[in-house]
Amino acid sequence: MQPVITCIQLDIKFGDPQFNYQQVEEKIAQTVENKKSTIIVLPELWTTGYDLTRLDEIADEKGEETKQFLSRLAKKYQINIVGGSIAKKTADNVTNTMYIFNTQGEFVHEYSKLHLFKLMDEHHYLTAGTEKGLFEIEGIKSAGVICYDIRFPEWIRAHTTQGAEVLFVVAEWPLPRLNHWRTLLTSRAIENQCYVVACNRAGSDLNNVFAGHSMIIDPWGTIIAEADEQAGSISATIDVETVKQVRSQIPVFDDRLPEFYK
Ligand SMILES: NC(=O)CCC(=O)C(=O)O
Repeated sequence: MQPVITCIQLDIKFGDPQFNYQQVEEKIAQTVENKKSTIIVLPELWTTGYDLTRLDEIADEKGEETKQFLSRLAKKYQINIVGGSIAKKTADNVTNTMYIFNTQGEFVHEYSKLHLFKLMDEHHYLTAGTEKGLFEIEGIKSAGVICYDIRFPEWIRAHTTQGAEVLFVVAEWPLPRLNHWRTLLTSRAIENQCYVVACNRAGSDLNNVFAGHSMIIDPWGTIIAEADEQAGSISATIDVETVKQVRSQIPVFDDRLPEFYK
């Protein structure tokens, strides 16, 4: 069966994890009731928003509460969850971390944002990750990255040259750069000949109005689902055979000449 992917484009309540857990639980329940989704995707920092000055108080200790929450819902509804990202606190630091759970509620992978976004002060409060976001879900080789990461094509390429056929992007991307968001996502899909599933947030906080426009783009660069700026959700069925077809029609991966790219 071909996977149906749903991006839940939330309006996140600033600095209020308990409210946000509850609203995500409700939205996931509604999504499962209304649509036959196999993979649900959430946006970036969905428990706290960008309330970075209060992370000591509101970041999730070792990500435990979020992991239990996502695992419980994944198992209850037998869905895969690409769980956006949350602020994860350890004794040493706070990271912007994505968790993925499968339909049995089992932990699949975690990825911490590599490129911290200075324009939103991340470098003052967060520590960058060090590992790739490669994982497999529904038997599909996938990668997860976080927001500003999409401005680094070499980072995305490092995942697709290792087999990723679907790129999940979770974000809190502001409205003034909506055209960058749409263009960068479409470019990443075309140049990597992969699906791009991008879940942004809606609404605003004290400093930003966010763009929404979550998108699902096929490996030819065609946008197959796109939200507007409001909170809501989008869904699309994907077929990884299309990745193989596009890659054989224009064999970009075979034609690369990495020895010249240094
Ligand atoms: N949360 C983010 O990483 C935002 C990135 C962004 O807005 C950009 O323009 O890049």
